[in-house]
Amino acid sequence: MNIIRTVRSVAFSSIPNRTLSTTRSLSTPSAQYTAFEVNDKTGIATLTLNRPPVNSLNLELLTEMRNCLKDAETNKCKGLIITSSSNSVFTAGLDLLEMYQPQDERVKSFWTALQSMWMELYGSKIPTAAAINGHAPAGGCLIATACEYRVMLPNFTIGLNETLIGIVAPKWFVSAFLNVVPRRVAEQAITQGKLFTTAEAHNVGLVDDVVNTKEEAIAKCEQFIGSFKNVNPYARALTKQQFRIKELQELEQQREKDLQIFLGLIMQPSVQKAMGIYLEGLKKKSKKQ
Ligand SMILES: CC/C=C\CCC/C=C/C(=O)SCCNC(=O)CCNC(=O)[C@H](O)C(C)(C)COP(=O)(O)OP(=O)(O)OC[C@H]1O[C@@H](n2cnc3c(N)ncnc32)[C@H](O)[C@@H]1OP(=O)(O)O
Repeated sequence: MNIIRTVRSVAFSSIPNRTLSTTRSLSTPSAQYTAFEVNDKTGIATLTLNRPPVNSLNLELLTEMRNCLKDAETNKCKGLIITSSSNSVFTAGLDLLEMYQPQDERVKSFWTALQSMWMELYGSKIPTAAAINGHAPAGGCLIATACEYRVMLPNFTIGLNETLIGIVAPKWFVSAFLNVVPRRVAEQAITQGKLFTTAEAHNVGLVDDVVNTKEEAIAKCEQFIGSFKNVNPYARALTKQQFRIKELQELEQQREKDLQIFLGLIMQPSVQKAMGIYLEGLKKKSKKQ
């Protein structure tokens, strides 16, 4: 049996996370919405998103994800797996409440944290894999496509559905999608706001594998990460960088402009109205269930 060394773990038990911490320095802020574990036997880290009910990505969750990524790299983990504690949602994407009637400073920090998290995940030196054990719309798809490998459980959905909410998927969301899906398929899907079923996603290459259980998904991710066992990590990281540097540089150089475009778009009254209607629909549906 594998021994799990918990570097930082929260919310799954009543044990305060600090007492479980073995390597994290005390100055590091404690986690509320993530669990981070490193398997001592394999050296592979698992980051579990745990912000019920749907792991919507708010500023705090994004910040915790960044801390976990940093932990995985500084602890020289063999790779990182991202998954969810929910049985039905990987992540519902960006927390719409961060963008609906937002406060000025908060929404800026939110978007800046998203940019940073994405750049750090997309450009991570270590192998990254997503065990997609639930729905992964919009920002959920962004996280999945930032990873190098994706495995998904059946009968869920994934894709960039922003246009259906009346918003636009930023260029960097699209670039990462284009890495895995043919251009023609991507253009049609993203303009339509299409959410692919697991089977459809597999068919177009948006996910690499489909398995029936979360355990199998984690095992597949471990297998993917293990496939680099005989590869020099430095050579691997530089080679990965060659594939990803363009998108990373583009966003790095345009961060402020990207922020202003985001703010300009979401602050439009028509966009706020559409978001309000969409949120209302989600809440009505949730009450009916
Ligand atoms: C230039 C650039 C400008 C802008 C770029 C912005 C890019 C945006 C990216 C995004 O990620 S936007 C978010 C997109 N996400 C979605 O459209 C998903 C919406 N959610 C769902 O479809 C479903 O919730 C689900 C993920 C399929 C899960 O369904 P389930 O039945 O399990 O849950 P339920 O729908 O009942 O929801 C429970 C609860 O959670 C609230 N909720 C859901 N999603 C979000 C969200 N993304 N943000 C905030 N809140 C969300 C939902 O309203 C319910 O709340 P309630 O319990 O209070 O009623």
